[in-house]
Amino acid sequence: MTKLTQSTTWKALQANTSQLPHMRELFAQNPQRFEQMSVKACGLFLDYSKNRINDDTLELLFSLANEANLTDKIAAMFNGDVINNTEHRAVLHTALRSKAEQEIIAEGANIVPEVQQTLAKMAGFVESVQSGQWKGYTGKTITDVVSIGIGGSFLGPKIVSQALRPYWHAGLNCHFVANVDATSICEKLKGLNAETTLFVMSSKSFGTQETLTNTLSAKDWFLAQGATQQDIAKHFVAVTSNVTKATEFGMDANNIFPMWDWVGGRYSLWSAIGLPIALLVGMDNFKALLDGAHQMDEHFASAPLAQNMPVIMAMLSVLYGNFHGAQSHVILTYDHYLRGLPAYFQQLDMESNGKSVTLDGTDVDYSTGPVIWGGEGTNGQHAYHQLLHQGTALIPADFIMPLQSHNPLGEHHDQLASNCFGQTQALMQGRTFEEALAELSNSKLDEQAKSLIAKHKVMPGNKPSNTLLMDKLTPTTLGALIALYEHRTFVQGAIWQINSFDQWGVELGKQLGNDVLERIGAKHDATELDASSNALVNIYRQGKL
Ligand SMILES: O=P(O)(O)OC[C@H]1O[C@H](O)[C@H](O)[C@@H](O)[C@@H]1O
Repeated sequence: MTKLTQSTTWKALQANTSQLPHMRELFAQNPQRFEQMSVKACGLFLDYSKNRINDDTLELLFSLANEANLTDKIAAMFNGDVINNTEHRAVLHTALRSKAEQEIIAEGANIVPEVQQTLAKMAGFVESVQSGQWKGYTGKTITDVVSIGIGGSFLGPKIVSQALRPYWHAGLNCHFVANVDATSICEKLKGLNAETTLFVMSSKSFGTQETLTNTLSAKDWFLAQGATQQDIAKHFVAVTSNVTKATEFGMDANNIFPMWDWVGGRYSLWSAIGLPIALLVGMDNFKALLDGAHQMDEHFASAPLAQNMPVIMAMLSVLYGNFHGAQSHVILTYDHYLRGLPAYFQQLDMESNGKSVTLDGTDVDYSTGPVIWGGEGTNGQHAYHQLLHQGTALIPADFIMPLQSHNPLGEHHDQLASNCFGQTQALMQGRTFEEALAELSNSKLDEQAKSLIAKHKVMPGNKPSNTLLMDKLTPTTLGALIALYEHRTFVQGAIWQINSFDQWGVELGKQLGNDVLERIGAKHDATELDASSNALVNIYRQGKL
């Protein structure tokens, strides 16, 4: 048993959660529930009143946070302490959105000047590409950017670019290549003109197989279109913390944008890894994104726990995972521009908190990170929401919606909003057997049939949800929103005492993949692996079944 599950607070939470009445009842008991259980910060508004909580639950959750020394842990992260204890690294993505006058020390030096220099280098580059000053090898301006990277060096830039579509610079398009499946790069290159295409290769380590392979294929394609080796500098730039490897690979030293070991891949969109975003939306908008995140950092570092948005959201997730047996959490974005956000939060949270031992190596005896999934509303309402309403699993939901649309058109947005709010209401209230029966009062069915149908129409309700609103989806509100989820992930990791910043499981996949690749390329059939893997490799080597 760990100390956490043995603690008085843990046991008190178990008792509290087993005694709470249905949320309908909680709302009826307290007319102030919405006012008391909502919070505003950094342009975001969170209504968390539709959760299985009362004042005691909240108090106990914040006690749990205090007992985990959360405030100290937050300070340690912002301070640059080496909190990633298995890779011996500080965790300072917050420094990427700090103010120029701040001083943040990592490995004995103030890192803010380097961050500012990189932003200035990005600004110069973005300006020159957007203005058309940067010319391709035949003197034409750049029209297409192909961003090559994977994991953290892909999803952040892609999802943020997609979310900020209304802010794109006219005349520039961006295509993202991640998968090593040749179809990905081949399909993207179809229709592109080498003379007007710029490749941004993003790899923190400069050692990721997919990214190196895709970049080499991009270079081959570029040269096959009639360009020469000398032309590469005008069409290939790299973002990496391994400048030496990038130069050895043939990248022009002037075209390398640095990043650092103290930025984790899945937290890196704020660094030069965000270059594709900046190219599309311009540097002012990129800085507004950083500013939104910075505002959330300040809120997270200074607001009392009970008014601290990331802390509240994290503790609610701890509540469902550890006290209600929830194994997944769904993110529902009621905004087409935010359709990719669930996948981004999935990477952020599952790569961070998919862990089973505490920082000191003890096996946990409680659930850690849940499965994060989701999609775009209202589409999901016609599919998986059925399971949210009437399935056997408890799946807490986050509904995210801007109040104003970038595309105001007729009644569309009113309908979108009414669906969003209507879903949270239905999840919370449910429908009793009596209500279902009453709805059938005018039906011609006999009593027995009515009763059967009513039974199928019962929805238990009491299903938790958060509603997150913002005035409009802007670079600033988006920055705050993403930072909110980053910190939510951090807080959960702090409660569970796990390292949210390493990813050894993913590393193993890379290593085994390389071993198998050697067997595939060997002169003889594979015999060294397990029976299944040997057989699969050998079938593959034959190229047919
Ligand atoms: O940026 P790179 O070094 O190419 O790494 C790309 C990705 O590789 C792995 O999958 C890591 O687990 C990710 O966190 C990282 O973002």
